[in-house]
Amino acid sequence: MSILTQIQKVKPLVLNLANQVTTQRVADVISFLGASPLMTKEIQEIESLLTIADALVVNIGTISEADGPIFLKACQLANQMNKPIVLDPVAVNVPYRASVVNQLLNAVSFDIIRGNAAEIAWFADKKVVSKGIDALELTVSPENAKIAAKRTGAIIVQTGKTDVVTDGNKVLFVSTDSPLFKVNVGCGDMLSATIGTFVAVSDNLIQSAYEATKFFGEAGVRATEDVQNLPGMFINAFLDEIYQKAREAK
Ligand SMILES: Nc1ncnc2c1ncn2[C@@H]1O[C@H](COP(=O)(O)OP(=O)(O)OP(=O)(O)O)[C@@H](O)[C@H]1O
Ligand SMILES: Cc1ncsc1CCO
Ligand SMILES: [Mg+2]
Repeated sequence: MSILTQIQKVKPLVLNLANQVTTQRVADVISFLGASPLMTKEIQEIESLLTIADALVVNIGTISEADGPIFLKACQLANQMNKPIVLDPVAVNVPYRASVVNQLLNAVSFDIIRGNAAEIAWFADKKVVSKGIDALELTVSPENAKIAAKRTGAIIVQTGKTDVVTDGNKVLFVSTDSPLFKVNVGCGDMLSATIGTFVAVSDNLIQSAYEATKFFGEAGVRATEDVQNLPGMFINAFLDEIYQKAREAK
């Protein structure tokens, strides 16, 4: 049975420590895949929610001081409970974010880290040009992703025009040729949540990360054709493609 069919059957609960910009888009993509999203930022309920969750997605996009202890507690509990964690290290090159992520890396293990080329370069201790949430480098090399995977022990999904999925040894590529991904802020957040949904029903980390990334990219390319390259309608067309494609899966 494919991972997508498994998602429809199990309807996993995907718990999100989401950012405040793209929360609805992230909830939508999880729901359209056939799973169940839940968003929280309340430390008092993390344990009970993780008990019933099948995966945790941590997105540091709109981090505040109160978030550090929540992220730490959620990730420690998820590790103890054997629930997979996907980290989206939005703008981790900014010093405050870097310090919080360093604390997390010292205390917990992430199963999958999904970021753009500049964010993944940070995990490899390399500098890549970035501006806020965006990577500005166009060439895509798998080297930083491989180093980041070896250093963190996580599967790395490095996104850009070509996505790279690696465990540090094996390297898989996904080509996503649509400019509308970049215009629509939050496609990276949506991809991280999609990966969280796939890994919620599959123990094979690299396979679920790769299949999620490929599925997401293909749906985006089809949606771009549906809306004739115009960005305003893109997210709706994209979510519809995801909904339909998820249900066509065998
Ligand atoms: N230049 C590009 N051409 C085509 N697709 C791209 C390009 N850059 C990114 N993508 C696609 O957009 C999606 C999100 O990746 P991106 O690298 O933009 O994440 P991000 O920077 O974290 O985005 P955000 O922070 O807005 O959520 C991925 O599916 C990726 O393949
Ligand atoms: C624009 C923006 N700012 C913080 S998070 C976010 C959404 C993309 O990750
Ligand atoms: Mg991002």
